[in-house]
Amino acid sequence: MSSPPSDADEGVVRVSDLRKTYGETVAVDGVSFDIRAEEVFALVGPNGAGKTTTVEMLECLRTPTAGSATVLGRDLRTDSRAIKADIGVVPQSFHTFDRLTVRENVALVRRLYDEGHAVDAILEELDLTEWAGTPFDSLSGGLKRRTGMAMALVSDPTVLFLDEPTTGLDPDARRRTWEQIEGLADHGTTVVLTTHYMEEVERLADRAALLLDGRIEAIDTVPNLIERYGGAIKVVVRRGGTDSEPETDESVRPILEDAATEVYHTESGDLVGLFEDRDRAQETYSRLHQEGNGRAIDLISAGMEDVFLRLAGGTPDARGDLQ
Ligand SMILES: Nc1ncnc2c1ncn2[C@@H]1O[C@H](COP(=O)(O)OP(=O)(O)OP(=O)(O)O)[C@@H](O)[C@H]1O
Repeated sequence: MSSPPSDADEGVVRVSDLRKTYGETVAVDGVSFDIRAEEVFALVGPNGAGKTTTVEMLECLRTPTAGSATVLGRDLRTDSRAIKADIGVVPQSFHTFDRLTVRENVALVRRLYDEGHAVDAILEELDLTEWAGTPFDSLSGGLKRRTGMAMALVSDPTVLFLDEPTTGLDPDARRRTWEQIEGLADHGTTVVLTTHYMEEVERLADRAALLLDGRIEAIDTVPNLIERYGGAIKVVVRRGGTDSEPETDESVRPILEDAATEVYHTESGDLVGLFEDRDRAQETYSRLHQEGNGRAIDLISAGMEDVFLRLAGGTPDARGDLQ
């Protein structure tokens, strides 16, 4: 691997007014952003927003219609060979030899590179050692995805692109994938992630960009996005009693009314206080716990789902369709 030009430190990926059209369709409509060294950067947006087209241009798989970008200081248009040598890519569906084993598939990729990890070391790092001799086509979905990750990581890439890494995985496999991505980030790999799971963004991403109709609607650190667009924090006093005999305990209402910016009852009888200020919400929550007669009380923070809802007008389901 040759050394990248020195300005790479300023932005591992630098994108300036990038556009891609397919005939009449404008898939990416002039996006500009930087991805910093060693961060986990998430690209989110509903189906058709232009995420895949954007990352595929950065992976040198599609040619931009206009604009420019560098990856590790190298120009996308003129230096795609060098870029490809320095990045790892795990697309949603990737090419493997199905009858070859996990180790054989990873070894095949390893041979394409002058430098990289030992095959067995990367299998161990990804907890694949016990599956090393298993043919790829008899693996579970989660193990197939993990093999894809091993194939992308065996060349020791500086930047790793992951396209919806946990779509279709069961909760256990998803959690494991998250731990592996966290491990990569801890070891200095820059990770570029596209995902429909806002929980994944909150857990993994340092910064996120929300793409809508081929344009960046918002880009910032995850806490900043939540603070700016997530809306109010809720303190919810759950309704007591039974369905037939609901109990409305109004004794706690003055406490909420004193502190919250707005108080209302939900249709199911819960009492909700809205807060802009986190400390104030926390104090009120603690006080209600002391004086709430054992009533169940929840503190519900705004999250990336709220950001998505606010900016995109819906929340994405597992396939990215807005609900
Ligand atoms: N090869 C292509 N030819 C024509 N139109 C395309 C092509 N690829 C993508 N598009 C269109 O470009 C737009 C952006 O698609 P893209 O796949 O980049 O979105 P996305 O945000 O990745 O969506 P998803 O979450 O479904 O993957 C869509 O309108 C899509 O139909």
